This record gives sequence, C-alpha cells and structure tokens, in this order.
Amino acid sequence: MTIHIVEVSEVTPAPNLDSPAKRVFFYRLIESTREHFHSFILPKLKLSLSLVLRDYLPLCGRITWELNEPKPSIVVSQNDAILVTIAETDADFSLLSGYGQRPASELHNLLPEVPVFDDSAKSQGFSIGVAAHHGVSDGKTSTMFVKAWAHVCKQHLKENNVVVPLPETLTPSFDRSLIKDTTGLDEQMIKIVRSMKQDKTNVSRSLSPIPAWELGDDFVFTTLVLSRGDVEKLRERVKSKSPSQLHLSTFVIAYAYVWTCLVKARGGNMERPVSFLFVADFRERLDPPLPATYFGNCMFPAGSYNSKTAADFAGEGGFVTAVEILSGLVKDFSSRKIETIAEEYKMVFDYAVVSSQFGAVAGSTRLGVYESDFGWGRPVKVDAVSIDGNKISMAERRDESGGIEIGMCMNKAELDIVLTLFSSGLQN
Ligand SMILES: CC(C)(COP(=O)(O)OP(=O)(O)OC[C@H]1O[C@@H](n2cnc3c(N)ncnc32)[C@H](O)[C@@H]1OP(=O)(O)O)[C@@H](O)C(=O)NCCC(=O)NCCSC(=O)CC(=O)O
Repeated sequence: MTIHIVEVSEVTPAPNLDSPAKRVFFYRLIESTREHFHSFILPKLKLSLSLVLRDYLPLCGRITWELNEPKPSIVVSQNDAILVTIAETDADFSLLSGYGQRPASELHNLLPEVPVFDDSAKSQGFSIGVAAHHGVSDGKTSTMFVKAWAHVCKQHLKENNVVVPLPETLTPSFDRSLIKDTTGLDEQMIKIVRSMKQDKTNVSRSLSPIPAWELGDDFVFTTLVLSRGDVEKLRERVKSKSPSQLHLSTFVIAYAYVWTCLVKARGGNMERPVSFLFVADFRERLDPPLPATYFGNCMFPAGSYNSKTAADFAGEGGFVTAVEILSGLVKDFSSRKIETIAEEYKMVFDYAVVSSQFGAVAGSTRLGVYESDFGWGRPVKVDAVSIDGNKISMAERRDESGGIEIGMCMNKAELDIVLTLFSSGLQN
C-alpha cells in the first residue's frame, strides 16, 4: 500500500495531542471522483470542523503539565488550530472497511501520527481517523464530537450553508464543579499514574501515554459479528445452566463468549492465572449524576484479576463462569463509590504485569458510532484501532439493532484459532 500525503493544513480555531484512543470511520461515496472530493466534500468537512470546534474549544487546546502545578490542564490560546492531514491512498477501500481479515499496519496508516485528524480519499470513499488523548476525552466524548461535527456538516449541506446551533444532546458540558469528590481522588490518581511511569522524581511531568504494544508484521484486524439471534441463543444457554439472577446484557454475553475463545486460543499452561476487565461510563452512576454530555473522561474500571486460571474459562462451564463474573461486576457498579477507583486502577496495572493473559475492551455498545452521517450516508464501517492481542473493541451492529460488532487485532495464526472457536461455539 502506498500513501501519498496531499496536504497538511491548519484549521482554526483549533491542537496537538498524543493519541492513544483511535478510531477510523469509513464512508463510501457514490459520486466519487477525486475532483469532487477535493472541490466539494473536503471544503465542507473543513468548514464544519471549524464550526463545530467553536462548541468543543478544549479540543483546540494543548494538554500541558506545568512544573509547579499539581495537575495537568488543557490550555486554549487564541489562534490555536487543529492539524488536519489529508492523504490519498491506493489501499483497497472495500478490504479495509470490511469485516474480514486486514493487515493491522494498513489500518494504522489511516491515523495521524501525533495530531488529531486524517482524511484519506480515493475513488471508492474516504475515511476519517480520530486520535484522542485519554487525559482529555473518553470514548463517549470523542464519539460525541464526531457526531456533532457530522451533524453540523450535514445540516450545512441541507440548509444551504445556514449555520444551525448544535442540539442539546451534542452540546458538551464543561462544568467540572458538578463532580462532588471530597476524597482527593484526582491527587491519588495522579500519584498512581506517575508511579506507574516511574516518574517519581516530581520533576518531569509526562503526559505521554503508556506505550502501546508493538504490532508485529503478521498482525491482522478482523471484525466479528454476533447477531441479535446469536446473543439470544447464548443468553438461553446461560439461563439453562445457571440458576442465579444474572445481568444478561448483550455486552456481558458477548464479552464472556469472546473471552472464553481468547483464552482457549492462547492455549499454554491451563493453570496460568488470567485477568480481564472493562470500563464503565460513570456519568449517570455518580451521585449526583453528571449530564450525559459531560466533556472529559469519566470511566471506571472493573475486573477479575488473577482470581481464575485459564482452565476456568477454557473448559465446559467456562462461558457461564465468565458471564457470572461480568454480571457481578456490572451489578456492583450501582454501589461503587468514587473513591474506590484509585485502588482498582492500581490493581489493573499491578496485575497487568503478572497475569498471563489480560483482557480488556475498547468502545462500547452504547456509543452509536454508526450515527455519524456527514451528509453522504452513515459510515459503512467504524473500527476502534487502538486494540491489540488482548484488548478487543465493541460497537453496536451497523445493520441490526441488538447485534454487536467485535473488533480484534492479533497475529494471524492465533486469530485463525479464535475464529474457528468463535464460529463453532455458536453451532452447538
Ligand atoms: C458497564 C457497562 C459496560 C455495562 O453494560 P451493560 O450493557 O451490561 O449494562 P447496562 O446496565 O449499561 O445496560 C443494560 C441494557 O440497557 C441498555 N442501555 C442502558 N443504558 C444505555 C444507554 N445510555 N445507551 C444505550 N443503551 C443503554 C444496554 O445497551 C443494555 O441493553 P442490552 O441488554 O440489550 O444490551 C455499561 O453500563 C457502560 O458503562 N458502558 C459504557 C462503556 C464505555 O463508554 N466504554 C468506552 C471506553 S473509552 C474507550 O474505550 C476509548 C474509545 O472508545 O474511544
């Protein structure tokens, strides 16, 4: 695959971020000449980006951590700008935006190196890659931003260049005073993060993310789908085997099922301890709750850390065991207090080092990523790209309410085993 950078330009009022959370939105075009893209679509995308940034000003800023400050902050100055990279590629649009196996490196090529957006155009369609620093936003905020951008672009096309205000559901709330924490959680979290980075000197205040996995050349992406019917079938399987009152959401069923496939596929010593976690959106779980539009990062982790071995999930009852654990963790969220997050966060990083396999989830079944229509139709595919051998991604199924899409990225040999286990497990 070759990639040819056509233009790198600044769009005001707009920043420069590290990029741990990455997503690519693929749009298929009907009228798709190169000229049409450059003369019509791209100017619309840039204009609407500029318009929507008025409501999302922190995204135009810089996340900094001054020497004498206890916490990092987002600083926005006049004339700050988002760096937009426009690139053309001869990559196969249908392959990359599909559900089958595709080279991980080619998907990563569609993301900007450091800054925030990267659009690539060719005759079949274009993609928008978004990379966001977790110190600034979580999945909820970053996908809300793309939806807001898409909304402005689509309205602008429809209303003949009239600029309409954002609906309330897409207007971010920046009020930090809504968070009632008297336990000094922020300072505790900063301490933990800094000690994790061996940044104990109190001098260097690093904002760089914890390094991502090195993806091998043989790493491939794939997207698996569980239809609503598949989920229902798996749900019934649990009900017939477990007498407990379980929380059998699509999320719990899907994660438990995929986790058992991942553990079996890894093989090895079945006595090895394994861990898996997920994060929950705490906007509506805090007391008092935050608005759904709260701008920032409001995620709490919960997991099972080395309390089970591979054998517990790889065997006959492994799926039900995983469901029971996940169900319990989701239910426990209703009584979790904000101060417990620091302790949990520390466990995550302690066990990540000693666990033989550590599952995690990016994205969610609630983000509505397929709603981002810029005026040329819904995305044909959305991929969370910041995943690796153990971290999977989740999204609502594009074409069916109730189904789920699961993204994976790992070496091809292991993935092939996962795929076989995944489909054969659904046949039973
Ligand atoms: C803790 C959870 C994962 C548990 O999910 P569950 O689906 O099991 O449980 P639940 O109680 O939330 O939902 C029960 C049922 O109601 C539905 N439901 C409830 N609230 C909803 C809402 N606000 N929007 C849409 N659906 C909702 C669920 O889909 C589910 O239906 P049904 O049973 O039919 O399924 C979730 O509550 C949650 O907080 N999800 C958000 C996680 C998130 O935002 N992750 C992004 C991390 S950031 C990241 O990773 C980076 C990035 O993405 O960029």
